[in-house]
Amino acid sequence: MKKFSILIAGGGSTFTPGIILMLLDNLDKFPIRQIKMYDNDTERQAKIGDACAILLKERAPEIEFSYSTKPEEAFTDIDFVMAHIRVGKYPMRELDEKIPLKHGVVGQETCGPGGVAYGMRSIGGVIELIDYMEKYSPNAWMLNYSNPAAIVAEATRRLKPNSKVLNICDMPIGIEVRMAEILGLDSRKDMDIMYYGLNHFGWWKSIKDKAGNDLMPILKEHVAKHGYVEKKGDSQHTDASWCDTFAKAKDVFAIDPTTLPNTYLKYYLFPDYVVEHSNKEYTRANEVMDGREKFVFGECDKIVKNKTSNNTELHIDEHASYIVDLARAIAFNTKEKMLLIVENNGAIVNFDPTAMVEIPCIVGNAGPEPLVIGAIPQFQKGLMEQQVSVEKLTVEAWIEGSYQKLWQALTMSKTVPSASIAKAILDDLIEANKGYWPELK
Ligand SMILES: NC(=O)c1ccc[n+]([C@@H]2O[C@H](COP(=O)([O-])OP(=O)(O)OC[C@H]3O[C@@H](n4cnc5c(N)ncnc54)[C@H](O)[C@@H]3O)[C@@H](O)[C@H]2O)c1
Ligand SMILES: O=P(O)(O)OC[C@H]1O[C@H](O[C@H]2[C@H](O)[C@@H](O)[C@@H](O)O[C@@H]2CO)[C@H](O)[C@@H](O)[C@@H]1O
Ligand SMILES: [Mn+2]
Repeated sequence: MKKFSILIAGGGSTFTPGIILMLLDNLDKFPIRQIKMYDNDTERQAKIGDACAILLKERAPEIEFSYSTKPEEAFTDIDFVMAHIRVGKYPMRELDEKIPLKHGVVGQETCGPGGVAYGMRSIGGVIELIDYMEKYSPNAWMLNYSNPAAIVAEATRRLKPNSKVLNICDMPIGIEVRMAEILGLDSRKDMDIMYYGLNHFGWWKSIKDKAGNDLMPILKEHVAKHGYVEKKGDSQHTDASWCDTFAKAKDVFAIDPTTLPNTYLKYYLFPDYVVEHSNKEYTRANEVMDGREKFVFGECDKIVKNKTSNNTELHIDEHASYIVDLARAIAFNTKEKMLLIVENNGAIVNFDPTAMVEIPCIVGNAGPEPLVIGAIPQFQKGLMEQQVSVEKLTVEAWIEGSYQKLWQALTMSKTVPSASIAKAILDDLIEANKGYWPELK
């Protein structure tokens, strides 16, 4: 079996050790000869890289390992780039969340004004990674997790239409794991699903077991009472904000009981509730900096200090399993059905063919083949038309350097109550993002 060479771009990410552990756990299904890491923050990269070097030497010494901040060194001789960069890192996420909240508007990493601000920073960073990949390893594929995935995907559609880039999100997977637990199934893969929407903005329209039996009624009964809260919790999602998000799905479901919702819809359908329940001084970015970031970097420091990864508490990330499945689908033409963010192109028949939608695709070595969804109901269509316009206007604003279009994007967001509030938020975001955004005229 061929052995692959992987580059993790955004190697200093808190998710990198979890991805490495997942890759090691799957070597029988996805053999690897080389792992490299790339980041533009030398110190952050070295902390994660030095720990992963020890871990790999102990657990898979046959795999060549290196990390670098030099694009040519990092991107040469690569089959798959697994990308998860955060341009501006957590301090900028904190501002994305706190600036809108100051104006009484939802402050969230990927939704509303925070998502638009993050998108304006991410586009350039992700396009730069694609350029490096195409220059130094022109046959490679990029599996891109970098957020906000909806805006990044639209930017890749506009600016890199022929590139081998697949934009992905693991929120539906995380929810499907919960659904499987609610149903008492061993694995989410025991379910056959149909899902449609935009990234962080979608609905399950059908969930069956492998024999074709409808599982929606049992799930709906549970979600109507408890949202996506199930008995068994996981460590990341015991944080207060995540618990609230999974519980709030109950109210989101009530609006359209014919489908099951993505948790992120709470930010668009209950923005007043979200603002009321937000702490303007301590947002999710603070929770992550005090929690996951301290934990991951603390564990990496311990590995380096002890010169061994024995007894480390670093663990496999659930979200990493999806990226391995996707790489396998391309490498071995597995034709697995996977949710990807792809150009609509008629899959949702009554929706903009140029929209980047999140829908099931059959993935093989030629890339994704989107499945036909058919027509979607008026409620979803209306919401999606408004939200996709926010995403498209943001990308146009980035390409054209247009203040006007970014103001329109923020005004269009369902989370923002008026054009004047949109303008006030925009002016604060411009100030905070100097050096990250293109200059707007
Ligand atoms: N799509 C999904 O469902 C999903 C799931 C989880 C995380 N994510 C995304 O993964 C990313 C990483 O998340 P995290 O919380 O671990 O963030 P993090 O801040 O811990 O890591 C991001 C890393 O990217 C690096 N970086 C920033 N700009 C860069 C550039 N231009 N070139 C190279 N490296 C750069 C930073 O130095 C940092 O080390 C974020 O974009 C996050 O939103 C997406
Ligand atoms: O607030 P954070 O940084 O903890 O998480 C934000 C991300 O949340 C989603 O990803 C989850 C995923 O749903 C879950 O299953 C698990 O693997 O953790 C992921 C990271 O928290 C979302 O899909 C991402 O886009 C967000 O960045
Ligand atoms: Mn996501």
